[in-house]
Amino acid sequence: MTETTAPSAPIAVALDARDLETAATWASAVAPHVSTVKVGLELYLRYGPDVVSAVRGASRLGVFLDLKLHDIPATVAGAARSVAGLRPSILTVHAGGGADMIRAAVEAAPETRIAAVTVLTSMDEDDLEQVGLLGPARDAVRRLAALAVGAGARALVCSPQEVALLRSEVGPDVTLITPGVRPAGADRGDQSRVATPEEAVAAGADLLVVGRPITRAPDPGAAAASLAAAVRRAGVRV
Ligand SMILES: O=C(O)c1cc(=O)[nH]c(=O)n1[C@@H]1O[C@H](COP(=O)(O)O)[C@@H](O)[C@H]1O
Repeated sequence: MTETTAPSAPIAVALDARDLETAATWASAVAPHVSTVKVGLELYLRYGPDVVSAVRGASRLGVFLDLKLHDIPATVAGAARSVAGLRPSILTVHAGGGADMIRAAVEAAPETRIAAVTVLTSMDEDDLEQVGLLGPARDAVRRLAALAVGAGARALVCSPQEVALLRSEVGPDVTLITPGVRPAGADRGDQSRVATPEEAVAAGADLLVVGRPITRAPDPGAAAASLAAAVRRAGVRV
């Protein structure tokens, strides 16, 4: 079986593009190889809900809507309700908004998988200390994960370095999503808590979020194919 005909791998490609045309080109190039495309704040704030149908049309894939909602419960409930009709496969909220806020999102969009972002993968221990969180990142991740699952979240976002720990704590039914994925030797950029795709898979991640290693590659389609093959070789169920 060649890479181009192999089944898609559980990778969400972060379409962090300046314009819709670029995002649609990337979406269509990666579509044969991955399961999901991710729309984040850059595209959504520029184009609004139309961007979701545009990248869905270009890729025919599920759209992960990464808006990282973080506000009082009533406001987050309203925001989740506002985007539920776009039928995203996943919608992110910040776990740090607290249990009532997470529950409000879950209840407002019952058909949407709400993913709670624990501690951003760009943050290291010094960053955490600056915002008043003392100790290793994994302690904060663990605490926020327990809070989010208790509030009804069925998915969590964490770094690959915390996946194994969370899996042992939340069991097999919660979807564990990991950004901070960097193939060996790739530029980390602004990411701190990183691991390779193979390590993320071995740790038990369900969905790997990968942006620049694919989208900034000379050939995003070929980069997605190669990453998908690495993920499959590492043993993920496809
Ligand atoms: O929620 C996310 O997707 C997310 C959470 C997190 O802790 N870290 C993180 O990098 N992300 C997103 O994952 C993507 C990572 O992109 P790259 O660093 O280019 O691979 C970006 O779109 C981020 O917004």
